[in-house]
Amino acid sequence: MAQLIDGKALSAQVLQQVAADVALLKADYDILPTLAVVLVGEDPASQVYVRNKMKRASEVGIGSREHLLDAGTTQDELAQLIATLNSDPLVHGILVQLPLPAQLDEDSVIASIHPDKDVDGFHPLNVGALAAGRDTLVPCTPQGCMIMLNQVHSNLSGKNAVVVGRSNIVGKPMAALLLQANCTVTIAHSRTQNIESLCRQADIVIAAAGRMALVDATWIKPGATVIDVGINAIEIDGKRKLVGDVAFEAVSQVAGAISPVPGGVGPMTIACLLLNTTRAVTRQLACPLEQGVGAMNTTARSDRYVRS
Ligand SMILES: NC(=O)C1=CN([C@@H]2O[C@H](COP(=O)(O)OP(=O)(O)OC[C@H]3O[C@@H](n4cnc5c(N)ncnc54)[C@H](OP(=O)(O)O)[C@@H]3O)[C@@H](O)[C@H]2O)C=CC1
Ligand SMILES: Nc1nc(=O)c2c([nH]1)NC[C@@H]1CN(c3ccc(C(=O)N[C@@H](CCC(=O)O)C(=O)O)cc3)C=[N+]21
Ligand SMILES: [Mg+2]
Repeated sequence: MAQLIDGKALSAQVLQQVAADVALLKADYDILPTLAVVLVGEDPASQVYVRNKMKRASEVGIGSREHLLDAGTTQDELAQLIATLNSDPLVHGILVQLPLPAQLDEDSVIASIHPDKDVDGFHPLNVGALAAGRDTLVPCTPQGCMIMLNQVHSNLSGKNAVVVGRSNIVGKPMAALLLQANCTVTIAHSRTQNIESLCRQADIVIAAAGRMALVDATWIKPGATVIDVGINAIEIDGKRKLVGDVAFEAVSQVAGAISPVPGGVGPMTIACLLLNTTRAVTRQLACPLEQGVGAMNTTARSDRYVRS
């Protein structure tokens, strides 16, 4: 039987560290790290996630602000709110819950967030910095997966890793982090041929496709580590239930280590979001004090990313 990678327990450890950092920032700088969460529309799943994030934030002493906008919000209205949050020195992190309603252009919304407040790590400057292997704000879900992998492997160097999924928010940044850890990385997606035999060669499989039971026991090399990012809502006997992308029971018989859903990557994602919020504060403390972060536009600090 595979070792269980308990994201709930591991996230509690990360959150303890975040709470200690929050206390230090309070004691040494009189700063209350604060996260602004923007939710457009009334998607019930998104409402649950946002509520969870705020709850965890308050538990570690991070301040939070909730901006609930009407489903019909225009691009200009959202841009106005983000501009206000960018220049508010009491707001250190900004998260715009995705997906956005169809009338809104996600790329331009993401690009309008100040890169040093971009706790999702989705801004093009942060994406580029990650791709170039520089220190930056890193997307929460892949960061959480790396912490989980480090629990199992003292050294990831030389491991064969397959990432199933190539989205900008999970698959691609996941591959970048694995590469940075010296894994040999393959990214698989819906057009990949022989995906099953490809995965069977992997020491590490990250499942992030959003397809229930996609990864079966026949996909997994005995002893491999399997991280399940997928969140799929199903109904069993009229009850809502969450399952991942991995056939958990069957794969547990073959894998060396496996993360469950729920209680796996999800709680780690939230912990890393709050970790990023404290990191955002320290990035902003490095700003010229006479100006403060509020005086800067979103490209003013690109020197950090351009110079080595
Ligand atoms: N636990 C957490 O914290 C988080 C969980 N999630 C969950 O992770 C999953 C992935 O999210 P996200 O990346 O945003 O999803 P997307 O839908 O944006 O991307 C899914 C990716 O999986 C690929 N894919 C789809 N079907 C298959 C298949 N049959 N075989 C191989 N590849 C396939 C797609 O390929 P192609 O590009 O060719 O279409 C695509 O690259 C979802 O279930 C989501 O809910 C997401 C974020 C955080
Ligand atoms: N800008 C942005 N950033 C995100 O990070 C982001 C987003 N938009 N949109 C949606 C996805 C999804 N996501 C999850 C976070 C936590 C859980 C989580 O905590 N899941 C619990 C279960 C929660 C429940 O019971 O519903 C678990 O897996 O144990 C799941 C999914 C973050 N996302
Ligand atoms: Mg859209």
